[in-house]
Amino acid sequence: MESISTCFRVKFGHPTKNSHDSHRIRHVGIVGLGGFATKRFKRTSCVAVIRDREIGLANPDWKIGFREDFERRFHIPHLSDVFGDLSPMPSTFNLKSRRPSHEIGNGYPYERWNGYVNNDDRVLLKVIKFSSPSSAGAECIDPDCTWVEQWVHRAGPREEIYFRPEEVNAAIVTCGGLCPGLNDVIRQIVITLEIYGVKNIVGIPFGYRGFSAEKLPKIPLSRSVVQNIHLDGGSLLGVSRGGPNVSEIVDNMQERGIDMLFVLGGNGTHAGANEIHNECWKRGMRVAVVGVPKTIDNDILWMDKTFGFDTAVEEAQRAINSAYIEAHSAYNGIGIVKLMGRNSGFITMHASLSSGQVDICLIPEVPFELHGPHGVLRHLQYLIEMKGSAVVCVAEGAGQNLVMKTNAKDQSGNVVLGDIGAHIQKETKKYFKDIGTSADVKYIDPTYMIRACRANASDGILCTVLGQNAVHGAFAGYSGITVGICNTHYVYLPIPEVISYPKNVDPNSRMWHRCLTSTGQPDFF
Ligand SMILES: Nc1ncnc2c1ncn2[C@@H]1O[C@H](COP(=O)(O)OP(=O)(O)O)[C@@H](O)[C@H]1O
Ligand SMILES: O=P(O)(O)OC[C@H]1O[C@](O)(COP(=O)(O)O)[C@@H](O)[C@@H]1O
Ligand SMILES: [Mg+2]
Repeated sequence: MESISTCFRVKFGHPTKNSHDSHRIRHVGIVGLGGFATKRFKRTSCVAVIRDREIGLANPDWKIGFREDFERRFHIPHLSDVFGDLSPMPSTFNLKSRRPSHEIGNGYPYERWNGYVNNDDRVLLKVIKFSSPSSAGAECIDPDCTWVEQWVHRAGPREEIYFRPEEVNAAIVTCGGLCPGLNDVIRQIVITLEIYGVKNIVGIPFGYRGFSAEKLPKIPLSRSVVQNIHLDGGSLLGVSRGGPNVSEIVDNMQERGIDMLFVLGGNGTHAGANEIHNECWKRGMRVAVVGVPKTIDNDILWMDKTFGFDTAVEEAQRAINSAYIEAHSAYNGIGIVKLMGRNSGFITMHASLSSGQVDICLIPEVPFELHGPHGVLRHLQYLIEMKGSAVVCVAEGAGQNLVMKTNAKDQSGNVVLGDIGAHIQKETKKYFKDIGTSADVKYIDPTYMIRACRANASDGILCTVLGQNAVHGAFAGYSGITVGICNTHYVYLPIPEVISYPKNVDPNSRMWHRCLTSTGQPDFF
């Protein structure tokens, strides 16, 4: 084991949207650690603090303690943790005897085939060994960047299952905003459930609202109902924000006898799903609650990406290209495109990188000024002078300190943002008027066009695997978990870990650096 030879006092900082100071720290050369995607990573004396977790580095066995803590955190709750009298049965999911489900009946396949995933299989969460905290995007626990393996559970069908398929009442619910691929996931969940032999599958209409006392009619689901739904965007079940509280939801589940619940949604939805899981088990209900992360913003921790994100980036190309054509064809043309991203700039960064037509990319994680010698507007003037046109791509959550706060919240409690795109358009027009240069400024907001569409091929595959794995996880007896792709492998993660904080673009990451290289933009302050 590597020993910690030095215990010095140093503060590691990350640029945050509120902190110009921490940004400056990076620029004067004090290393920033992207430790666990934290916004602020602080190490004082011999204690590393990652978020609210303290690691006593002076203890030579800190690595063992860290691993044990990690294993505890990433343990995935299993029905047998709480219900001691459960006995599993051989899985009805068997690739060698794929007979039509109506033929399976109550007789389980005799043939055991090893197409299953072992409960002890694990996937490495981190795959880079950083040699120094000063490496771009470094995620180190201590100043020596000591290598500590972090394993998470591999997803997939298990040899033993904890539900009798013919007795299962499965439900699917889609919450939050729309996202390309919702129908693909619904479809795969239904198809896979049927392959296990499940007969009773329903869709809950309009997100968690479908569990309210209003009694919106449930939607019966089967292979024939879902066969072609992936050809359309949106959600067959409908979505919503807000809705009943957890206790009402669980009352409703109890009334309907639901014992498998598949919840498709983002951070908020998963917070709800975890509470539902806890409440069900508290009431002694042997229920599996499994999430499938749905966030077009790609802001869920630990995952390579979430479904719908690729499609959104692809759709955004059309808007950026239109902005480019408008700008390029006008005298002193400036095109501004606003893309989704409440708190994270992934769509904007990836869309900018992908298009190669963006001169200025603005995201919530990197503060900027519009005015002043280093502001965005001065750079726009330079671009117009140099090449006669420019394209700005801005995330909706960027520069919120520059716009009027609305103080409004949506029904889920999410802050309603000010329109940074319109603000930049207005300020740009004014700036060029003031300096006596005519500029033709066009603003495009394709927000709902990039999410109200069907999933592209790559998202289609991701949705397929996630949907199938959600069902395998439920049958394996896990609950309070979600499925994800991690370093190209599919995993089960405990919900509290994936929602402990939102994932953001790390301004010290190679991807952001690549974006800056591509746009050629300077720092805007
Ligand atoms: N902290 C929370 N606890 C329980 N339920 C929540 C929480 N936050 C949001 N929800 C519920 O989850 C659903 C979706 O939340 P929302 O924030 O709109 O979308 P997303 O899940 O995509 O983040 C809503 O019905 C909302 O009421
Ligand atoms: O107008 P709506 O339906 O509230 O949706 C807009 C929001 O949806 C988002 O795409 C994220 O929503 P989700 O978390 O539900 O995926 C944000 O980027 C955007 O602010
Ligand atoms: Mg949310």
